[in-house]
Amino acid sequence: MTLTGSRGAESTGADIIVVGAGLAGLTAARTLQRAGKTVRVLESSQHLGGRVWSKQVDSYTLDVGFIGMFTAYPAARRQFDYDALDLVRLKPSAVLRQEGGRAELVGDPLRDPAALPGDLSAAALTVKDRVVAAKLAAELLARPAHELLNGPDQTTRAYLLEQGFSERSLERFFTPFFGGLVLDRQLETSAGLFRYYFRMLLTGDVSIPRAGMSELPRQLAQELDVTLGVTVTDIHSGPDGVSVQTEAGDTLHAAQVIVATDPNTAARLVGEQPGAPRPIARGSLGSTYLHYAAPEPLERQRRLQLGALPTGQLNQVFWLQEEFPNRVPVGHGLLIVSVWGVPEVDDATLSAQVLDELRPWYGGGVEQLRLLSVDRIPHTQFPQPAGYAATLPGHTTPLPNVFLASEANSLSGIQGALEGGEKAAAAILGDLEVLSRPRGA
Ligand SMILES: Cc1cc2nc3c(=O)[nH]c(=O)nc-3n(C[C@H](O)[C@H](O)[C@H](O)COP(=O)(O)OP(=O)(O)OC[C@H]3O[C@@H](n4cnc5c(N)ncnc54)[C@H](O)[C@@H]3O)c2cc1C
Repeated sequence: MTLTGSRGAESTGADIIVVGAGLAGLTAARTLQRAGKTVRVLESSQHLGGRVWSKQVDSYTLDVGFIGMFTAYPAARRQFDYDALDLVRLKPSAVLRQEGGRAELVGDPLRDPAALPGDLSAAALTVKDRVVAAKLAAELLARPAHELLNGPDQTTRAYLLEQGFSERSLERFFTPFFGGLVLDRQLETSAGLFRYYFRMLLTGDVSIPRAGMSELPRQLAQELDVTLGVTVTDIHSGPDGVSVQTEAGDTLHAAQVIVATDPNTAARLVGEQPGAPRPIARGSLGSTYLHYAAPEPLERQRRLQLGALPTGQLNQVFWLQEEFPNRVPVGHGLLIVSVWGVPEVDDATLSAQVLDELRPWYGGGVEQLRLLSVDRIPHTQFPQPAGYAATLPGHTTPLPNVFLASEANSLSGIQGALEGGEKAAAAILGDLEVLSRPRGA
């Protein structure tokens, strides 16, 4: 990989310029380069990976926000060498934190038998809920994942009630479990997406590369020409190709350009007009992540913990410890806490609120937690309400020879970004087989 951080020249010598070095842009660039094209990637920030990156604070490596990646994502299986990523797999179960910090273990009893006794006593699910869940799991496993994602849609809330789940399970289990994933506490998100993610969890694991999430973009970017610190401000398309203007005042030319920024920036760069029937602009759902160092972990389980209180601020909580020796000093613990939304309070106030919520979980142990970082991420994902899929844009844009590689082409997440990159490259290469692959496959 060539990584440069300087001003670009007048002409790039590249066939294709890719704007944005997130997972979508890197996937598109690698696919095209492997097909023999000369590709140059321009990235505004000083790091690879866009929303998937890790930073160093003291002797800790923090994933800026991330908890993990689903190993069952079909596009991740195609794009990543899992062995080289050295994935640490989380247990296929989770701890729901109810009133007073009470922990209820729920999970897949076949794949995490240790969770079974806890699971059977978890009050978030009634006996009927468990029967309905087992039946639903069997049904979802019988069909290919992408079929579950596509087709007629309704809200997840309506779908779950229709299946026969109790209101209590919606509030105390499905909201923290699925709502937490898609940043939607009302469960208004597409039921297709719920079915898809549920199946991902039934057939794979949530995993984290041992060295941190930035291993994902690093693997994609090997051998690519990526220039960091270049912000593209304008794109013009004409009979001689496409020109790209940068904030530093350079103009770069290429035959084709792929825009692989977040959807809202992409819409602006390609000059999308308000009211477009299949808009690239998708809006934003934000989240906030706090990292704490601890002299020793206050919890020793490789399970995700979910804040189940409807009025609580905590979404997902996870401890990183000895499985991540390069990220956490020996014997110490690194606590990742995600908070719903982007609260408008200063860091100290937010951290005090988080510690107050953690106190019933860990008692006086919270006094040992030292705040390392607060990251507010206004665009974590875009909203995906029932029926959203019918409005998704394709890979062409209002500008000739300018293509879109984005999660906005499919679904908001790693699968969507990788798929967006694969198909934008396929659109340029005329690869009809990849282009006709169903969304989510
Ligand atoms: C905190 C957090 C948690 C998440 N959790 C999960 C999860 O558990 N599972 C999951 O599947 N997904 C998750 N996601 C979503 C997932 O990270 C994204 O869907 C995916 O990474 C999007 O990749 P992308 O390449 O499409 O966009 P981005 O990652 O946004 O990349 C776009 C790139 O374009 C660059 N750029 C923007 N404007 C310009 C410009 N004008 N000029 C040049 N470069 C520009 C940006 O700097 C960025 O590097 C999470 C996201 C966040 C933030």
